[in-house]
Amino acid sequence: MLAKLFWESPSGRRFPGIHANTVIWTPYLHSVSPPGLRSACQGVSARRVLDFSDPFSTEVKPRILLMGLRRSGKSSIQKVVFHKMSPNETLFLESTNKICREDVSNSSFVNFQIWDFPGQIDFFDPTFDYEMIFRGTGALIFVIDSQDDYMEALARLHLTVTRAYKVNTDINFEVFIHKVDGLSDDHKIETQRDIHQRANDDLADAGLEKIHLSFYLTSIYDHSIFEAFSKVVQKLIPQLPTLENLLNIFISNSGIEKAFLFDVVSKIYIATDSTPVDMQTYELCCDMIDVVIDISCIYGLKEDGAGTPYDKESTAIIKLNNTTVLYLKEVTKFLALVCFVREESFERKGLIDYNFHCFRKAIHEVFEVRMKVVKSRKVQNRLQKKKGATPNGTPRVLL
Ligand SMILES: Nc1nc2c(ncn2[C@@H]2O[C@H](COP(=O)(O)OP(=O)(O)OP(=O)(O)O)[C@@H](O)[C@H]2O)c(=O)[nH]1
Repeated sequence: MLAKLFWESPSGRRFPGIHANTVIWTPYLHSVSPPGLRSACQGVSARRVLDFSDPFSTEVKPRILLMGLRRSGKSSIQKVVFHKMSPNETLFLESTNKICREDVSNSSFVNFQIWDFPGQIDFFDPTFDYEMIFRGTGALIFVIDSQDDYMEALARLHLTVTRAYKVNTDINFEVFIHKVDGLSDDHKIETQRDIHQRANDDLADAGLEKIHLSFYLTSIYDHSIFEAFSKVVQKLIPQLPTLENLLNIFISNSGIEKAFLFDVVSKIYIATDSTPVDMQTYELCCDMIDVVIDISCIYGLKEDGAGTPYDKESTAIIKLNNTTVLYLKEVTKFLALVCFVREESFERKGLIDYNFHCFRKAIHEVFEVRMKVVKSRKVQNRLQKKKGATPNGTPRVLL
């Protein structure tokens, strides 16, 4: 069926050239039912209705650590990105007093563990086995509150990074200069420059210039936190070059301007083509996913609430008034492709759909390779366990 709707950005933001009355066509919505609408609206966030099970949940998951001083915003980041908590609700979060471990796999394609550390953690406490923690870590995110005096945070960053590096040289060190919503544009740049300079000077003084720190300006009040998390996760995906290559081939043969491969639940993009990413484009894609899932939850589920809001037939076309078309299509049960196409190129939709079909097939082949790797790794681990050895090495996110 063809549902015609007036669109308003869920985040309430306005984009140049795009108005709130943009028309969306979502041709493959399932049955429209008022009872479905009622059940989806009864206090349950539509997105939480999503239920994806992960066939690979038993495999070793790479660890992403969230560290930083108290009240820097660690738990808020985790709640906003992975639990769809609204940023304002984070005001009521209580301070974390023990390490909180969470598997991000049963509700999302992106498959890893997040460890949220209490701000007051003491590396010198003998009961804190930091070697065990850092050994299996893929990425360490250090959160710095940019609205506060960050000298103490920088000292803690230095201590954390040097300790972690001694144990595991493969860790990716990611610094989130957080809460930048409270800073002016000039102040943001100046703060980033200052933190970058001081953190690297401290490492150089300790003779550790080889440690690479990546810096991101983040806030839970806009999409910057999702974008930063996307980049952190992408570094842990070994198949990233293959995915980028496939996206490049797909867009260049289909007249598409830009394409993202999104994890639908977390709205982390796991790959994009090699053209530069512009924040507004990314925000529009996130909003499109929200719109599609929300509408599908309200109108797409059966009367008894059965069914899933995102499946093989999920697809949406949003025509903007700046001659651009947003096109979303299901790739796997966790992933969606979101493309930006010029209106004149979209006239050749048949060609785009055919190329998409080939692209989707290639992505599924990448998954098959993954499944084989997971299976052989399981056999290897079982053999190693029988011999009494433990598997080692830094695990990576597997596709
Ligand atoms: N302005 C602004 N406030 C934020 C942001 N992120 C988090 N906060 C606020 O910062 C405060 C502390 O956030 P938490 O997530 O509890 O901080 P934490 O680092 O987990 O704190 P501990 O558990 O004590 O280590 C809360 O009031 C949040 O609402 C942000 O991006 N911008």
